[in-house]
Amino acid sequence: MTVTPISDDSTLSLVSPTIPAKLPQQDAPVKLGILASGSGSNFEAIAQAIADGHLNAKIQVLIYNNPGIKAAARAERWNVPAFLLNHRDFKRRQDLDAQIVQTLREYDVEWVILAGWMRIITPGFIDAFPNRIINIHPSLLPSFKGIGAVEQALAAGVKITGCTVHLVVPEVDSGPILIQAAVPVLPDDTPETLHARIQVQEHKIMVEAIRYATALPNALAARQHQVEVSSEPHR
Ligand SMILES: Nc1nc2c(c(=O)[nH]1)N[C@@H](CN(C=O)c1ccc(C(=O)N[C@@H](CCC(=O)O)C(=O)O)cc1)CN2
Ligand SMILES: NCC(=O)N[C@@H]1O[C@H](COP(=O)([O-])[O-])[C@@H](O)[C@H]1O
Repeated sequence: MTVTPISDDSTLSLVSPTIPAKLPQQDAPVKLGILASGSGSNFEAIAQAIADGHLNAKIQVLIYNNPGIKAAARAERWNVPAFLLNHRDFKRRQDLDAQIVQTLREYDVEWVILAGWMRIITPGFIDAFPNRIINIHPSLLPSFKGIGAVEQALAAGVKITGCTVHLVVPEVDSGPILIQAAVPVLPDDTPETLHARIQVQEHKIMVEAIRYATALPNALAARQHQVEVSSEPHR
């Protein structure tokens, strides 16, 4: 599974070499804020990876928008602070997003993970966390963007689909791709059986993507430092 690194400058561009297998280990765990609208199995995969020592991170807060969803129960089990911000209570999308950003700031979040967040977020939200918002999508983007991606794949009759983790930009499901996994479509698949097979891969690439993406700025900074040190005149 190849993870293509991204540059850390303002104009995001994918650089070709695969990220080295061994990245500089961050000292402090990276602080994650997770947004969910449903079951929360990707939230759980992240929490489990942290607990198993496979991800140097800490989930600071979970924000969810639908009352009573399973993601909230999972957060409680993992002792993660969880807040319901119901989009139906806000007149404007921007107002919901402003409340989300305020909550994320209060919990000192560094990276935002859209783990089945079923709302389009505004440019103001994205600007608050530039190149620091990650989304997981149940198709091989750019195929089958938007909601109902699994149903779209079945309707299209594709034999291979999968899942994608990407950085979030204002245009939906169009940001730089961090990692993908392919999944076969079987003749008797239903949306449920296919989605379940996709989610097995989602839980793997979600963690991989966070591990590499959050390490990249440090790795790039370390490389920059190396370049600066090596270019200093010899005394
Ligand atoms: N600005 C962006 N916002 C979001 C992105 C993104 O790439 N850019 N990714 C999505 C996640 N997503 C697919 O992966 C997605 C989620 C929801 C929708 C959508 O049309 N939502 C509707 C409401 C649908 C509903 O409530 O059932 C809406 O927001 O009006 C499209 C794509 C997360 N946000
Ligand atoms: N367009 C966004 C979208 O469809 N996202 C999908 O929602 C599910 C959330 O599952 P989870 O709540 O069990 O993590 C995941 O399959 C994710 O790819």
